[in-house]
Amino acid sequence: MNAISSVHAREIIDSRGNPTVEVDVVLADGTRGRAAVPSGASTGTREAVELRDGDPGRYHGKGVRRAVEAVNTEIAAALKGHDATDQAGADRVLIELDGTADKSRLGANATLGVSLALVRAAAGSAGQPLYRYLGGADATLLPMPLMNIVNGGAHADNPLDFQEFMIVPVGAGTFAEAVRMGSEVFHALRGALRAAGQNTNVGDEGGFAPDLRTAEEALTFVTEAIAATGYRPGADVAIALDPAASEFYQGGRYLHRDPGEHVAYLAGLVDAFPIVSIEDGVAQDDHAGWVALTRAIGGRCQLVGDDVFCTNEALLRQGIADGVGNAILIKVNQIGTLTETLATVGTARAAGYRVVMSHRSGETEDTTIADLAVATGCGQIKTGSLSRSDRTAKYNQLIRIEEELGERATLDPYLRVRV
Ligand SMILES: C=C(OP(=O)(O)O)C(=O)O
Ligand SMILES: [Mg+2]
Repeated sequence: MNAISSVHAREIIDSRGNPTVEVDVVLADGTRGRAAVPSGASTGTREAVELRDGDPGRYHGKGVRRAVEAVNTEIAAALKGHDATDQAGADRVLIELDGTADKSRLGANATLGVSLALVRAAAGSAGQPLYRYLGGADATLLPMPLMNIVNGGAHADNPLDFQEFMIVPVGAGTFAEAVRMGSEVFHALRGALRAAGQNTNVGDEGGFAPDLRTAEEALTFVTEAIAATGYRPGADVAIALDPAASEFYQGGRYLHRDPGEHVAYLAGLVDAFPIVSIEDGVAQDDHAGWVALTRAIGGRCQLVGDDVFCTNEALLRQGIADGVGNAILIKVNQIGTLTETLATVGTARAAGYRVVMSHRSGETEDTTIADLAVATGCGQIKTGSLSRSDRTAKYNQLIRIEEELGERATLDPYLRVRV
């Protein structure tokens, strides 16, 4: 047995300049696994709890020393000697040690850092890349990337209500080609914004954050950038949205629209633009809106639940039973352990729901989600724009994985065939 010999956490800094947890797990054979924890801005209300110190004298209250301390004392003591290949057992120890339903005692940032560092150590000790250690020899499907090139909402200081406007290079034959196509459109968009007198500053996920007022304006810029690059909007490069509608849903209304009007508005956007996927088109608490949206356009558009499911298997099961959406966004820190994440992915696939592996708006150089996307064969990933190293780290890792898989690698065709 290759036992865990030490677990150690530290406070590091993320892409927004906020502190986050990084964990090192060292095994008896000397192998080290390391993982850093991401952090959201537009968080779902039912996410596992990210423990912050609340001490205004450090990092404006955002320090994570308490979570670090939990790893270095209680968690380290509980896991020392545990078999490194027993990921499910180790994650159970974390869940039981925390003892709450939402990981609020030790912090999901503490448990996730340990859980992912452990699997990295175990893969390293087995002499395998993470995607193969977890996914086996059949893990050869590369995810179609959903690349966020215009930022709004909680991720940028501009007037756009919708949070993310993404491009999907559905015409690409390989992942590397998808990245090239995305990069070309990203640069064409920069040129078009500049030519229109717009600023080309970027938001939290590295997409442009121009002073546009409406989703239609942003969608027009993106569609024209696709065409200006020489691609056919829809057939070569399609569009995906994450309005993150929970952020602008108040008093039962979506700004100036009631839920019925809002659903009709989204359906109209799908008619007018080459949109193949909408995430959180309606708010997490608008159950009737979710069902109405799914009935209205679920047959012709992927509808991804983020805030409404929070990577939580129980919330997903309820949503499946109720007809909420047809796909789920997977964010490892929304639930706080690898084992629970994989269980949610399994439940989604068994129900025929599509799965999109996702970063958070606050990220680090950690690339674990790239490997998880291939390991699970989930088929899609969203990990930001074609700039900023916290985002490109994941794209670049997927390029490496594709190269390593060689002839056996394929790029998920699901969104391609929908066009
Ligand atoms: C990535 C997202 O943003 P955040 O991490 O802020 O929740 C999202 O909403 O899908
Ligand atoms: Mg979202």
